[in-house]
Amino acid sequence: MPPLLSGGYLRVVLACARRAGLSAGSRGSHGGPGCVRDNPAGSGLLRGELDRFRGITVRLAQLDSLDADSFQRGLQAAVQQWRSEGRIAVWLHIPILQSRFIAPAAALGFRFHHAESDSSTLALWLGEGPSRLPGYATHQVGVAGAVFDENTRKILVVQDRNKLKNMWKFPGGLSEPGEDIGDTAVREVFEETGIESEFRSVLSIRQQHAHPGAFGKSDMYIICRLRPRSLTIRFCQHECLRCEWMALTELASTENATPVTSRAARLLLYGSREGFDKIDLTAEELPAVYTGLFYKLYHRELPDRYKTMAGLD
Ligand SMILES: NC(=O)C1=CN([C@@H]2O[C@H](COP(=O)(O)OP(=O)(O)OC[C@H]3O[C@@H](n4cnc5c(N)ncnc54)[C@H](O)[C@@H]3O)[C@@H](O)[C@H]2O)C=CC1
Ligand SMILES: [Mg+2]
Repeated sequence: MPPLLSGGYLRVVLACARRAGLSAGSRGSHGGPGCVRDNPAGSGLLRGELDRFRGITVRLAQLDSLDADSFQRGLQAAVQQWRSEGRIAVWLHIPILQSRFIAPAAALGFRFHHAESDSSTLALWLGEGPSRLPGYATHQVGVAGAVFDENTRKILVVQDRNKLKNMWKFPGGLSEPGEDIGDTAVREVFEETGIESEFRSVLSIRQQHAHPGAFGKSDMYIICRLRPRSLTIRFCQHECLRCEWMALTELASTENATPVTSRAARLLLYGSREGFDKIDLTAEELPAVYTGLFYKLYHRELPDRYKTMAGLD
């Protein structure tokens, strides 16, 4: 029997679990000194962190000498322990180089929850009834920039090189993780057309499910109104076939534009004639209450007296 499979090892796992780490406390309380002294190789194996929903998170350490069978037996014992302690779920983070532990975990009922470039996360629901664990990413976010020059009343449009049918659309692309919508629009417009611009507002949001370009996930496509800061086009030959400044009235009436582009062009025409405040969702940064972070809130302009509620009932 491999050393880590010994009764001693299992006792260590369970003792560690009882002592703090796996059964209850915060990360700092995991595994007393006894765990490390008794079994250096296995001591970090199933260290758990309890979350506010009574789930356990385990991040597998480097386990070069541990084979898959031993791991499965250790995990089974730990799961039994967590179940008896009333834990509702186990989240198992497996570094890509430890992927040999995925199959043994799956044999115990774990399923993929998500994967990033160098790790996968498996989950096992231990609670009553069907799993209430939230899914992972459900949408991709694409952002386009409708760059409208109020002096010439022209708008910046491109035709995509990689499409079978070439229709006019706004330059744009996928948002990077952590990137604000307006910043994506400005960046993508610059990368695809060479035009510099500034964010003014969000004009429309399209939600489409089972999107082929989103690996079958849902797609949010957000069109922003931008103001140009330069006018000389130097378009990206890889992505665009054509790029030009087109009269807004022409884009609003041509049949050679995608439906969402036509609709946004008509919105812009309406806004440019009757006031952009009629169509703009503007952005404001506000503090998040619980996390101490900041977020952007997009909505129609709210008159100051309603923002402060001064003198209003
Ligand atoms: N209705 C409309 O007018 C249109 C809306 N969209 C929306 O725009 C967003 C995406 O914008 P894009 O300009 O497509 O993205 P993007 O500008 O971020 O990237 C497009 C480029 O990524 C590369 N690429 C994408 N998929 C690839 C793959 N599977 N293999 C290899 N290379 C690949 C290609 O070089 C491609 O030219 C989505 O939200 C989409 O729904 C895109 C086209 C038209
Ligand atoms: Mg693009």
